[in-house]
Amino acid sequence: MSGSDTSSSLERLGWSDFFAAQVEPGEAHLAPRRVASVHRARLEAIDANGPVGLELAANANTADFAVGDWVLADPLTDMLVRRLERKTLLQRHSEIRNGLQLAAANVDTLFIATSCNADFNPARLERYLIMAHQAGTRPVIVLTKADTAADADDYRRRAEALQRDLPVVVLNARSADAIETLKPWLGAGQTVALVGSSGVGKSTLVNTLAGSASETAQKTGTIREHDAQGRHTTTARSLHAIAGGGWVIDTPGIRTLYVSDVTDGIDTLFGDISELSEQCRFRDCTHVHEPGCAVQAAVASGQLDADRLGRWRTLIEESRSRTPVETGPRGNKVVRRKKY
Ligand SMILES: Nc1nc2c(ncn2[C@@H]2O[C@H](COP(=O)(O)OP(=O)(O)OP(=O)(O)O)[C@@H](O)[C@H]2O)c(=O)[nH]1
Ligand SMILES: [Zn+2]
Repeated sequence: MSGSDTSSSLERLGWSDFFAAQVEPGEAHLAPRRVASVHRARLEAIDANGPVGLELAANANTADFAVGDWVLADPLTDMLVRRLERKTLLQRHSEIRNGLQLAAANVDTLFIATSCNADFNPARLERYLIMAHQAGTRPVIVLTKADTAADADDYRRRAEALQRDLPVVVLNARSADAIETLKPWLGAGQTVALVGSSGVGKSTLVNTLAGSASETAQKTGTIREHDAQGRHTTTARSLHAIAGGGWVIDTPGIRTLYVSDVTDGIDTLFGDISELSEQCRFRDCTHVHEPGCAVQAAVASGQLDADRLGRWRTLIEESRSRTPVETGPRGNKVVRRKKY
């Protein structure tokens, strides 16, 4: 295969100049591969031709890798040489590894799914939006079950009010029309991931996007293996091809994610409040009781929704209190204090 053929097929996998620029001259003989699933003791990968082996060094820890990662491997031995720097990284909280677990890497767009019914919850959507900003991915609100709602446009308006210039789409996850609606984010080489509560239609949407061919692939990708305790565990490949050339990452690990220490994401989401607070008289204004508070003035004039300010405050406080927790010498929790 000629060099240019290789790179164009790699681009269909999400490879870009960002990754190519990281390959050192001495690494030209190595093969870029993308991590398709992460298991306790091994990784699965794909390259332009499909599934491909990936051998790990004895001291490697699979928890250091995320679905979507790009790695360089020796094409003769399949040995993983190194991981390339990530463009974006979604992490989730866990009890182990200092409370953070890698969920998905190099995701361009995060589809935040909720349905046009009682699942719709601005506070929860704000958390997902913060997570997207924090990870460096572009969020899109995907309102499912439009076919069952009396007034789907009302949900659309409420979602659009969450953040300036926020893309919001309304669809029926079971209809092939959803592919057309989501097309702007599903181009060749684009990677999307889905988050949202149980039952909002994430699996349905993945199946619609991936089509029946890949549904079979998902089933056949399911494998049984022994974990460290010798138990059988069932795992599935997590990176699925979408008609049109994009990729969707669907792993249980990223379906629900939590917020902590996410000040930058909060500032992006609540850009209106951040801007207003620059006009407050006091630089450290808490927008509760201070004179000359531009944020309170905006609430009083009806320019800013008081509920929105309340949700902002809850998130700021939660972000502050959930700064990384370390375990002390006797197993007691030690809280590392961080700014904000
Ligand atoms: N009418 C209608 N039904 C939908 C739509 N999206 C999903 N459903 C149905 O809602 C139910 C739940 O959908 P799932 O795709 O399993 O939801 P999920 O988000 O994957 O749920 P978890 O796997 O628990 O996270 C299924 O019966 C779907 O057929 C939609 O847009 N319209
Ligand atoms: Zn203020």
